[in-house]
Amino acid sequence: MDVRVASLYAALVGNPNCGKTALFNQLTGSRQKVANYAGVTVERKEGRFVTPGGRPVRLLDLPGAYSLAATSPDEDVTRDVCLGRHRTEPRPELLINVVDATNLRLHLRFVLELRQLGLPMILVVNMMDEAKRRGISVDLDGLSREFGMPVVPAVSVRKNGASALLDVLDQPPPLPPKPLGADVEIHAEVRRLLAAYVQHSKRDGELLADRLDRWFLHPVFGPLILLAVLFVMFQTVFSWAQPVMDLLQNGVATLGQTLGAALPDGVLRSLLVDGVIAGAGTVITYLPQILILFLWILALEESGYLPRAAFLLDRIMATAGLSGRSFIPLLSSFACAIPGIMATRTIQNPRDRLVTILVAPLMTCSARLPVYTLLIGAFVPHRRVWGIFGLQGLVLFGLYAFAIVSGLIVARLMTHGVKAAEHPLLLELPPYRRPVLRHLALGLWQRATMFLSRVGTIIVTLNVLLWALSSFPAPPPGASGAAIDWSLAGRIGHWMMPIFAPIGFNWQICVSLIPGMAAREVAVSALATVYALGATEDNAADKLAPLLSAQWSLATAFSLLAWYVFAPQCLSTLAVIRRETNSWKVVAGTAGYLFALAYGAALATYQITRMLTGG
Ligand SMILES: Nc1nc2c(ncn2[C@@H]2O[C@H](COP(=O)(O)OP(=O)(O)OP(=O)(O)O)[C@@H](O)[C@H]2O)c(=O)[nH]1
Ligand SMILES: [Mg+2]
Repeated sequence: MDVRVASLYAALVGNPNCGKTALFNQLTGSRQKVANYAGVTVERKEGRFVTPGGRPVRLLDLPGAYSLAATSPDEDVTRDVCLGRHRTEPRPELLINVVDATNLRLHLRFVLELRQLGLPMILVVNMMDEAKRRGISVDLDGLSREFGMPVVPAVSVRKNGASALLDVLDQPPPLPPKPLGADVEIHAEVRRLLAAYVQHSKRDGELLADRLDRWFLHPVFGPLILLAVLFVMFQTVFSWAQPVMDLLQNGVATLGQTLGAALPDGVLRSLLVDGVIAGAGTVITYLPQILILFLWILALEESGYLPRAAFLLDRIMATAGLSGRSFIPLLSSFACAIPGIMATRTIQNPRDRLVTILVAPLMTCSARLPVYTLLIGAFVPHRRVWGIFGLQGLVLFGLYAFAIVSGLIVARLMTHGVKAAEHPLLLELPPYRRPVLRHLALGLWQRATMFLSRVGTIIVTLNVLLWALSSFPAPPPGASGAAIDWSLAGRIGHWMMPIFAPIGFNWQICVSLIPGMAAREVAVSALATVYALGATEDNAADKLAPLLSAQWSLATAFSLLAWYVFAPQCLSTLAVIRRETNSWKVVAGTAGYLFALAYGAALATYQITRMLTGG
């Protein structure tokens, strides 16, 4: 007999970072739909699953909220859904309230608030692994009796870590919890609950965190440690990556030579060798550096150090007229401005949000890394400074620092005269955790596949296009000089020269700027293609770096670096700005000010370097 059970509509609610999404992923696996809530750019995640007992469940992953007194668009959504006031969302039949067992002092406040709603509730005490490690024990049965609702333990990141919740879902739906007496004060109630149901048996974990925080958050040592960490990070980007990069470079060169030798001279050979392999192959060699940078970022995030960095930088952000809330979006922009700009949705103050969006493209996204490292590799000697630091890593560090300082200055100018309205960041410092190797590996794997699929699609396409532009029209019979001089790209490059000559760019650079608009790293492969086609000898692309160092002046290289610190080169970023702000004016303003900054910085760099080097 086919017994159909009515499907249950449940929502996950809880403070930010308590593990809702981890639990959501654990329960629903890949059966998820991600979209935006109508009218606002808050992500809506819904998924389905069937309990072991056969009950189908529709599950909504609500944005994290500290309370029902919403202060951001995310929290608005959570409040409206919980209260049954949302325009498009029906009221859930069941609230699955997730709390972090290691942070009940904060999270219980929200539980008490939700308990007053009169909706059936299940309390999931998550992160029990962490609690156990830190000697925190929670009397779940006691809490369950106290609240009059099921209370279950969970470890959302572990396989079967939600089995207790699934068991409860298989039972008849719970009744709404007992409401709190009207005269009860929430803080006093939380203190009472903690005293009655939560025990700390050993305080080692917290002592360790306290001891670490004393150093990491110290007003003097804290920033110094942060600086040192960033410093080492950029040093390793060069030193660790080199062996693998050499291998990849040799591989690409061998592939080019083999193909070049196997194919007859002609258009096909040129397309494959000069267009695809010289272009995409050159970009691929930067994969190790990008992965090392991400390994650091992932490890720092997982370990719990990054929020401390945000805390340290809150004051610096304030000098720029922004609050600590802008830190995470700006930090994400170091990976790519697109997620960074999307992360500004958590900033409630419209002015702060706009300014954060405007300066996000100044943060050094990873697509700039290939350009930086190509030029640094070609022009900055591989030398030690003071015996321990590599000069190349130092320059890279300097470029990042330059971008950050510029971003702060720009933000300061934009917020000038406007009084800050955003209240200071209430940062919840997570415990320190040892990074899990599996998570790091997964994160790196995602980065690597993203990068490679970019290389395989957009970068190859653009390079083939550029190759075509640079190869046709072919020179007339009997013409002298390189063929590329006759081509459309060559002509466009020469045509752009009057604008870019004052900042030291040659026509090859001008040509590479065009496909670089679609994706910054294409500038590198574009240079490889342009030089490969323009070269008289074969395999010019294998040695792009030495070729550049022979042909460009130091002033030109530095000028291009300065240009890339600011240039509004990636169209996708502009598209996201348009989507998030709904305004072409903001897009035009962003592109305009970035272009002006880039040009100004490149001009100053070029002229000053020329004066100093006498070139
Ligand atoms: N050790 C441990 N870590 C967990 C557990 N559940 C989640 N985490 C980690 O906690 C962090 C936050 O988890 P998320 O699922 O993103 O939290 P969230 O509640 O969805 O956060 P917001 O969407 O920002 O509100 C992630 O790094 C998870 O891997 C758990 O049970 N144990
Ligand atoms: Mg989440």
